[in-house]
Amino acid sequence: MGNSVGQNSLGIPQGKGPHQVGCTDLMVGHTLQGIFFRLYYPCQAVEDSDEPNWIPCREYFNGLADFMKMGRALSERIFNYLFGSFKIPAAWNASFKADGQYPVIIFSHGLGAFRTLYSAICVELASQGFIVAAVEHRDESASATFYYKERCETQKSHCTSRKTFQPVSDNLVEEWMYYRALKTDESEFLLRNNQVKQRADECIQALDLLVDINSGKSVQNTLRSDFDWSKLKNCMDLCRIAVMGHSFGGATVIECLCKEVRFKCGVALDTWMFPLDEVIFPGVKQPIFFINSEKFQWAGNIMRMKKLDSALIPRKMITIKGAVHQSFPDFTFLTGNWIGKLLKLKGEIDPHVAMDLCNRASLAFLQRHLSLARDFNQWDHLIDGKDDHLIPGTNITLLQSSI
Ligand SMILES: CCN(CC)CCN(C[C@]12C[C@](c3ccc(C(F)(F)F)cc3)(C1)C2)C(=O)Cn1c(SCc2ccc(F)cc2)nc(=O)c2c1C=CC2
Repeated sequence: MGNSVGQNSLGIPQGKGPHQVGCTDLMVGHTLQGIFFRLYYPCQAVEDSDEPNWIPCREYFNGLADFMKMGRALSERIFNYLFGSFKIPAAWNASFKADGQYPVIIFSHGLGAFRTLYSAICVELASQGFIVAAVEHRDESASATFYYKERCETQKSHCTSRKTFQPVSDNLVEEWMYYRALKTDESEFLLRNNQVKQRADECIQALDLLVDINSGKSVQNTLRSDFDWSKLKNCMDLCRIAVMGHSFGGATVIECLCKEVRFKCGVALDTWMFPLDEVIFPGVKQPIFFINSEKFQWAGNIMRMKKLDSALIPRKMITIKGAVHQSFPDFTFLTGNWIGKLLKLKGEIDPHVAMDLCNRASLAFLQRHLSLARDFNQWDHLIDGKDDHLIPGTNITLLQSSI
């Protein structure tokens, strides 16, 4: 389960909770209208577990290159060299540990990201006894995502292209959707607002699918896998469901809370508020926890978060000192300090310290608003920003800008 040669070994940190973590992929509906997520869950103890690659296949590197406006050929080699061998510290397709009912979290990735890039957060939550579904959005905001088309009769039956995952049936052909940049004459708000609405719908679809699985419905996984989904029957606590996300995924949290009352609370990491239409804010009735980095925020963004402040509904905000926008995705653990700081993948704060604060504060907030019977309340002080590395609320002074 991963090798830590010393403090400074690179790699995504293991979960710190009592449960061993498994992960598996589920795609139901093979088209773009289907749902696709990576599930992180408490699994039965396994010996030498097979850990999945952090980047599932090279098309994701191509998508990252597009997103970063770099050429594909060179950057695929650079990304592969830098990140190609990292694993997710979880047991691939390990048997689910049916041991009571677990609370559920739906996780939404940021612009240009995809379902595996927040594994440090998802693995930690699963190790602490959550079932976490990290959706892969098909709104063209992901660096890359794949789906399938039915092979029409005329197409050759032999398939030459390498396949990422074996589809469940041979008449399905793998297709890729890559990140779509804003067009010059296009309204960014219209694009991002339409995307955040689709993203919320996809999170709700994922929740509906988990509800079906919990009721024992059989699962038609488009991806060939021997994972036994029937073990999850009656193992999800459907009164304890939260939604979580980073940046664009943080905006997706707000949109989800407004649309779906089954989400009892939201944890929004370094939220990008721009895609949201403020008209929905009064419709959001659930508790929200804004966990921000010191470097990503600006007055206009914070002011929009403040519009969600409420005397009646718990709305909390903390800022992690020395953290940057990339302190939340996994990249922050995967390069040395020098490159990390150069590429703004690391801030001044140690990435492990920042991630521990974010995860512990989130767990305390989730315990409080999902009424969990765990010991996460030991970190309640973090919700109020009581730590040397935290600021209660924000470091942005809002008086500067009257606009
Ligand atoms: C010039 C490109 N321009 C695109 C609009 C801005 C690109 N950008 C800053 C980046 C992502 C960065 C990054 C990644 C990965 C390496 C690598 F080298 F490690 F691979 C390096 C450098 C480049 C830091 C962001 O978009 C920031 N951001 C993000 S970053 C989410 C993400 C994406 C890809 C990842 F691999 C990991 C995390 N999610 C959001 O929801 C929002 C924003 C901004 C507003 C809303």
